[in-house]
Amino acid sequence: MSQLAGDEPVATVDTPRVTELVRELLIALGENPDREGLVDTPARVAAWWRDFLCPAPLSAPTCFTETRASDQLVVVGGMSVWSLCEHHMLPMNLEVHVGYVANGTVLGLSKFGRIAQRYAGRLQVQERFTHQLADEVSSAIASEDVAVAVRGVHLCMSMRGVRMETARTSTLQAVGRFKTDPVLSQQFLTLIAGQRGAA
Ligand SMILES: Nc1nc2c(ncn2[C@@H]2O[C@H](COP(=O)(O)OP(=O)(O)OP(=O)(O)O)[C@@H](O)[C@H]2O)c(=O)[nH]1
Ligand SMILES: [Zn+2]
Repeated sequence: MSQLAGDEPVATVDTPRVTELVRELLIALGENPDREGLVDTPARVAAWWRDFLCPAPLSAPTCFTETRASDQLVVVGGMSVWSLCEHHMLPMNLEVHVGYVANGTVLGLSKFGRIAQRYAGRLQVQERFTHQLADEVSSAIASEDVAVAVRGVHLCMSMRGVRMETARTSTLQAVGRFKTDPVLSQQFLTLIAGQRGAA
């Protein structure tokens, strides 16, 4: 088990057992797991679960001293990660935007994506993902001034159930100055809107 700052451990996967269970699942679904096209399916599915739930460990987030980045709003947006809804075990695609106020220290840009991938690689709900990402970024930059906005497409809501294909769920976790300073909060939302427009 590996451990993230302030978070529960990431699961380990019993791949041989998952392979067996997927084979059982195929039988329960009325399929023949020994037919040509399905012979390797249980092992493939188990390998996918292992890769999805056990992402590479997160190295210490690289920060740089940048004294001229003082009181500067930095927004890394348009990041897309796949997660799995914990109620139906169906995919959700999360478009992620992270903002923070740099004050002499900046975080390596790719690290926002790596942190997002880490928290997406588990059974999730969008609200918890949004909160966890804000917490982790805040701890990486040692500052409370963080905002995370997420727009999710949930297959459990579009391909099944209520079947609303165009529904999108937006969540926003604003902490520190993003919560108390309406100008900063508005700047964040404006920059995000611009990034969405560019995509
Ligand atoms: N708040 C929240 N709800 C989610 C998320 N992902 C899925 N859900 C919801 O989880 C709920 C589960 O509801 P249930 O009534 O137990 O399950 P269900 O009968 O399959 O519900 P329907 O989806 O309405 O068919 C559904 O309303 C889903 O839309 C998420 O990330 N956040
Ligand atoms: Zn769901």
